[in-house]
Amino acid sequence: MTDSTNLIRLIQEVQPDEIYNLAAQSHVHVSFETPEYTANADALGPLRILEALRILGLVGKTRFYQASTSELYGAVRETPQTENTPFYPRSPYAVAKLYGYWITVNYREAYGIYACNGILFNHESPLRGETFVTRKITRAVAAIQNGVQDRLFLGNLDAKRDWGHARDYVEGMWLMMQQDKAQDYVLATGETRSVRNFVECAFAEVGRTIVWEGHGQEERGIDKASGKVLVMVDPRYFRPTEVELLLGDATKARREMGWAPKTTFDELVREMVAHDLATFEADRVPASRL
Ligand SMILES: Nc1nc2c(ncn2[C@@H]2O[C@H](COP(=O)(O)OP(=O)(O)O[C@H]3O[C@H](CO)[C@@H](O)[C@H](O)[C@@H]3O)[C@@H](O)[C@H]2O)c(=O)[nH]1
Repeated sequence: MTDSTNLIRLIQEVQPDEIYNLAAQSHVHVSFETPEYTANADALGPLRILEALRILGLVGKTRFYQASTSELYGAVRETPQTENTPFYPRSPYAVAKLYGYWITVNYREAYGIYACNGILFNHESPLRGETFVTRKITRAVAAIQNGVQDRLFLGNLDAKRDWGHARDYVEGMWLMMQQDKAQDYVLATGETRSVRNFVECAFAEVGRTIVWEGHGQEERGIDKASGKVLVMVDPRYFRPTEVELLLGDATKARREMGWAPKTTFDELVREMVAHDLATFEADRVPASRL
C-alpha cells in the first residue's frame, strides 16, 4: 500500500473487476506509536489504488471497496451511529481512515468510479489477530483453562463495542459492490457490550463465573469458584484518547440490500472460545510422549 509503482503493476496485470481495500495498519493503539506509517498506508494507500485505476483507464471497469470503520465516529456525536452521523476521529488510525473515506467519496463524485465505503463496526472471528481485545480474551480463557497462563491483563474494561461476526460482514461488503449505484453503508448488529461483559461471556463458556472487585486500575476479575484473580487492569493498554461507545444502526443496509447479521453475540463468543480451546488442546503434548 505504500508503493505506487507496484500497485500500478499489479492492477495492470490482474485487470480486476473488483478491488476490496482491506489493507491497513489496523490496530488503533499501535497507530499512536506509528502515526506516520499509519497515515501512509491507511490514508494514502486508498488514494494510490484510486489513482492507479485512473492512470490505467480502469475507472469504468474496476469497482472499489474502501474498508471504512466505526472508529470514524470516535467521540460519538449521536447514538446509534448511522451513515449521517458526523465523524470525530480519536486516533491517528481513525484520522487516516477519515482521509480514506473522503478520497473514496471524492473519486466517485469527480470521476464516476464505482467506489463505496463500508462503515463496518467491529467484526470478529477465530481469525482475529491476537492483540485485538476479543481474541486476546478468548485465547487467555483457553490458556488459563489449559494451565499455561495465570491471568489476563487488559486496559479499559468499560469500553463498549458493537461486535459482530466477520463472516456476516464480508457478505455485506460483497453486496455493496453488487448494487446499481455505489453508496456508503453502515454494517453493525445494533447491540453494544462492554469489554467487561465480553470477558464474563468468554469465561462462562468454560463454566467459570467472574466476580468483579475494586475500581479503576485496581479492578480485578475473580473466579467465583476458586477465588483466584484471573483478570487485572494494566494501564499500558489504555489509549491516549479512547473511543468509549460504539453502537451502529444498519437500517440502510437492511432496507436497500437486504443485509442483516446472522450470528448472535453469544454464538460469536462460543465459536472463538471453542476454536482457541481446540488449538491449545491440539498443542498439548500427551503425557505418554513426555
Ligand atoms: N486491543 C486491546 N484493546 C483493549 C484491551 N483492553 C481493553 N481494550 C479496549 O477494547 C476496545 C476494542 O479494542 P480492539 O479490539 O483493539 O479494537 P478497536 O480499537 O475497536 O478497533 C477495531 O475495530 C475497528 C472497527 O470499529 C477497526 O477499524 C480497527 O481496525 C480494529 O479492527 C477498545 O476500547 C480498547 O481500549 C487490550 O488489552 N487490548
